[in-house]
Amino acid sequence: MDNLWEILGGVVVVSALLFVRNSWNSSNAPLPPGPRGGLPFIGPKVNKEKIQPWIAYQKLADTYGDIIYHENLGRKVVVVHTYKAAHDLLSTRASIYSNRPVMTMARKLVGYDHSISLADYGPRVAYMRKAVQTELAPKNLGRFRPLQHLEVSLFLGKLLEAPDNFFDHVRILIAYQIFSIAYGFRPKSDKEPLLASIKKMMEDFAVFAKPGNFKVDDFPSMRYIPEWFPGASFIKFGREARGRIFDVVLTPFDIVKSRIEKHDLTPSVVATFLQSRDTSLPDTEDMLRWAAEAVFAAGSDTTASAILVFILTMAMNPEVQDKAHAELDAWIGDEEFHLPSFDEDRNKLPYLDKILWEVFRFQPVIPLGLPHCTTQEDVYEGYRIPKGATVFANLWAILNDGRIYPEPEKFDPDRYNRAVPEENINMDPRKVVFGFGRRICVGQHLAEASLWMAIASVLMVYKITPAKDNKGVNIPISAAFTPGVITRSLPFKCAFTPRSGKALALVKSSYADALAKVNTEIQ
Ligand code: HEM
Repeated sequence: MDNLWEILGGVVVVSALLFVRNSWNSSNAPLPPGPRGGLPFIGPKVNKEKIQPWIAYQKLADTYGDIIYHENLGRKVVVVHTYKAAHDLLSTRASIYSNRPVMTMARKLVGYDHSISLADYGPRVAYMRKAVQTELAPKNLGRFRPLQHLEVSLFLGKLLEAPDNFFDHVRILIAYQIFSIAYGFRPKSDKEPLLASIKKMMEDFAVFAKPGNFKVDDFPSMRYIPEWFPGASFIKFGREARGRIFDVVLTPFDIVKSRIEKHDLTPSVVATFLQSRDTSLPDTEDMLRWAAEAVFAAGSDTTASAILVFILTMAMNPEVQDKAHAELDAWIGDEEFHLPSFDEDRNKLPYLDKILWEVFRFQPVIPLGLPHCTTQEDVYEGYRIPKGATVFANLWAILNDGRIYPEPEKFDPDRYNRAVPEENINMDPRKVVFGFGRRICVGQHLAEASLWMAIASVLMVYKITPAKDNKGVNIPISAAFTPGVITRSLPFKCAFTPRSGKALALVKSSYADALAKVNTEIQ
């Protein structure tokens, strides 16, 4: 009996010590340094100069250090600027750092609480993520190669027909590719109402996801205000946007369902979802509808934006293009002149891979990543990270950190040449550009495949140069980007010139074949 009391006494003392240690840690550790008060680049009304938040945060990090803290209308925000901190917090301590911040407008009013990207981490998100990751694992992507080649052939043809509209061609290339991968059928034309709903949904998303756009994000109980109440137009806006997003989630999914009932077995992410779903679980159909929506919603603007970074950097770096052309000519040569194939040619074209990595690094398309949110208080490197804090990893800052990537402003695929890379020097940017931990991008292999196919095919047949003015002088191009959550190159002009007679013939013949195929399928 005495022993029992001794043991219990010991447990109490140890628990008390642990409690004291933890509470000392939590209440006494200082917050990370940072500006106190509002920031001029947060919120649409104050960000008039369209400052890019990732660059503004980097400037603050130059003053305060790599981990900074600030508050914005009561929201606690932590931004980390090193690979180590991003990895330690978001990956190693993923059990604490994997929720998304409260975003009442987007999540509650519009309905993104059902989606993968903005919902808190839990069994529902884990299920949807696994469904998409399995479908888009490298070994399952081969079945989509023919449709990716089809869209790329159409894209090359349109670049020949109307080169000035290349921004649009890029958008359509990826929208059609990803839509067909998700649902197994191709939209009939750009005018299809479903495509218009999707486009509007993406535009809405950019508005909802931007911090500071809606008061209801700072005062969540405002969501209960009736729609007729003066100043409550945001409720109507939310309701209409909700209608659009539910339309996108329901309509194409139902089309695939009815096709499968008619034994149409065209491969698609949704078709496999439906054929292999675990019917013993409740709500699987709803989860799979939203998982399919995530493929389209998270995959199209991001990949399209990365292709524009590729075009921009090629127009600015002719010597990089020369090397890529030499590699393609040496491997594919004149006799077997063809558009490079992902499966047959990719591993023979290492310089193209380095261009792809450098595109990811030079301008990451989600420069601040998506925000994570803590579920409990934490202490890191002596700093207190509060419960409920919004945590950003500044991906742009990591990928443009001169300590990791010497001369980061230079677009230099040769930086990855070292056979055995020194630890973390010029490390593979794919370790950063897709985010971290339990919320890491679920579409990274698809993104990489789509981007590689665009890069390889365009370089095979075209030389990209700055456009010329009417006096024949190059119109200057600079790398300038929009400040949104998903950034995009500002408009620039360039020319796409077929590299040879053979290249021109290849563009024309593959375009004609692709058009014939598309027209037959539509009839
Ligand atoms: C260049 C192309 C792409 C880039 C650079 C990119 C990057 C990212 C990043 C940085 C995140 C946030 C990760 C985090 O929270 O730590 C993310 C999330 C996500 N990405 Fe991608 N992405 C790309 C393409 C795609 C594609 C093609 C898909 C199609 C399936 C996709 C689906 C998603 C989804 C569903 C999420 C949310 C994951 C979650 O919240 O759990 N992405 N992506």
